[in-house]
Amino acid sequence: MISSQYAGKRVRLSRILPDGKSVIFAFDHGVEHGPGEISEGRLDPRVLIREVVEAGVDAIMTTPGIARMTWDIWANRVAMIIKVSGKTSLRPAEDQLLQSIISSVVEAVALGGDGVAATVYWGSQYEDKMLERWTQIRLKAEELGVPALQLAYPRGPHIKNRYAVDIVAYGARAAMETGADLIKTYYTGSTETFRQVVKAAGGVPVLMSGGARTASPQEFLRKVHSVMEAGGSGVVVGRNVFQAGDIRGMVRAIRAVVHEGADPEEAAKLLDGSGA
Ligand SMILES: O=P(O)(O)OC[C@H]1O[C@](O)(COP(=O)(O)O)[C@@H](O)[C@@H]1O
Repeated sequence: MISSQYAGKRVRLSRILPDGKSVIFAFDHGVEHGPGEISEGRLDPRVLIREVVEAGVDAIMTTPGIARMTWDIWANRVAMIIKVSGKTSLRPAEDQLLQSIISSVVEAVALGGDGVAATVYWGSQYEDKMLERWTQIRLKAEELGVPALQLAYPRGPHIKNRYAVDIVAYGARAAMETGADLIKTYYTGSTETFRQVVKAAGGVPVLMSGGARTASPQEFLRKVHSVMEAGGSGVVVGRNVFQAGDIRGMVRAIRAVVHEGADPEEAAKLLDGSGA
């Protein structure tokens, strides 16, 4: 007989990846990068969360403060993943390769959450401490039937190119072997190389981390399409949505690529043109 924890995890994963794929809105930037990255009209979390929920994201990955402030908007409409680690860019540069614990699996469940997320900077001089924190979170999540998404971000003094396929594949493999139920990592620049990352993850769903806003929405949609072609399970995207001119159109276009296999040019027709 399967355990309650196993069943619970499957229930929650089915909400995050309804068809095995997902468009997850990432919004923990206020901590990671500061409010300056968010345009004034979008600083009110209730305004932005309402927009992306109504536009049709499958899930949101955000901080406990924002999840609490917007519960009535996302409840019973999209899956909620609580980011339980974080760091600010106010720290001295060398200390920015460590993330602190800002929430817990218990709080994520109390909030009505479907998952937890935490970062591991593979290769950082703090890798050991980050792994300890990841493992505590992951084991508690296991106990409570909550999927754990690892932001597998290779980043450290010996890592020359964090986007190189061997580095990204290493981080994805390490994420799988340290018990991640979902992996979010960098795009490696091509379908062929990202396919190697997906293979390295050994069957654990791999989602692309959006990254800085691209020069055009079409460029971002091409990246998403490449990730899906490579066997990826979707995207976890922040800036390319909340910095877009047409947020709703951008979410619809990303959904078309992820869930319907639309090609980027077709999907771009869903934008209202203000995305410049
Ligand atoms: O890679 P960086 O610059 O540290 O950015 C971290 C940010 O990227 C994310 O992982 C994904 O968001 P983006 O799509 O904006 O890159 C966020 O969760 C996080 O705040």
